[in-house]
Amino acid sequence: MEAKIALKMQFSACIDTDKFARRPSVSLPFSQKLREQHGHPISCHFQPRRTSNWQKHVALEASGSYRNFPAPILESGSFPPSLDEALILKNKSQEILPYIDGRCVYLVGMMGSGKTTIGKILSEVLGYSFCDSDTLVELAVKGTSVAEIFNLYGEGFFRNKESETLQKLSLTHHMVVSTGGGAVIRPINWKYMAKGISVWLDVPLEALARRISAVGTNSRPLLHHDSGDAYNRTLTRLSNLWKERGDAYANANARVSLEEIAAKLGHRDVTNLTPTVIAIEVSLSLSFHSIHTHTHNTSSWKHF
Ligand SMILES: Nc1ncnc2c1ncn2[C@@H]1O[C@H](COP(=O)(O)OP(=O)(O)OP(=O)(O)O)[C@@H](O)[C@H]1O
Ligand SMILES: O=C(O)C1=C[C@@H](O)[C@@H](O)[C@H](O)C1
Repeated sequence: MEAKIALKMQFSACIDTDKFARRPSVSLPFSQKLREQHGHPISCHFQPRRTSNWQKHVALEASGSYRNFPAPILESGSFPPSLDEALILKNKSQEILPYIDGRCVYLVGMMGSGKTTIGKILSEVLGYSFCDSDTLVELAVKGTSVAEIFNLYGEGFFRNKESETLQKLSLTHHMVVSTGGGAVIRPINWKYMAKGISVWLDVPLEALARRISAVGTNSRPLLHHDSGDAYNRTLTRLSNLWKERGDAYANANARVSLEEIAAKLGHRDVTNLTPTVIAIEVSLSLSFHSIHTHTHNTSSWKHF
């Protein structure tokens, strides 16, 4: 019982309470230093678990599923209007809720693959909370940024904190988790993530390098460089990381390949895929996984 309470307190930053449910999102204060490292205001977002009136309205209005989406739109290579994307996503997410049955969704993928961006969208439509495991590690080290943790204590220390964080998250439920890009390298982390459903966002390295070099590498210590051609240097480092850990991502329960989505939509590359379209594919992969495995985890969160 005491352990349960302690855990609950530690993760009150992630688990919704009625207080959070009444507000669209809550942000934790962070040190100025942490903000500077990230180059933008950072926060841990808590999404209300209850559906809003808008969501209820959309859920009622949505009539078709992604599978049933009119073929000409998918085949034309042009995106449907974003309202349609939102409706499809909402509809699909409502369909999959009974299958995922409260289990956490872990997004894995290389740095910059969109785990945070897609994770926030997905958590909102599912009525789940959103958590970024890097942010939780930062909080566990008194608000020290990931870059500073690497600098001060080394990567091994960071990896231990990351595993501890995933272990704690494995005891929670109704959460979409954006994992650290390197979480896949430790087998023990897969054991923790196995309590939920893991989805690999598979994004071509060139697209990752474009995204990351556009925002800078300050907050990503394994990619950081002080000078030179940002795109090429980032691509080289990403390629080296990929050689070391590319295979590990395939341990995920499901894979969402941006190249495959682009091909399905008739796009030449992945640049124009909106986060909502990718979130729809993640939802489809979740339902596919749940329906085909019939694995309903009853031993973890239900006893929490
Ligand atoms: N579908 C997309 N199209 C274009 N840019 C995107 C897309 N998804 C995410 N991005 C951009 O790519 C960058 C990285 O995205 P995000 O932070 O979501 O990735 P991440 O996987 O959480 O990264 P990290 O593991 O390094 O924290 C951000 O600048 C984001 O705006
Ligand atoms: O790919 C990685 O190894 C990392 C990714 C980031 O999310 C952080 O977890 C950290 O910068 C290490």
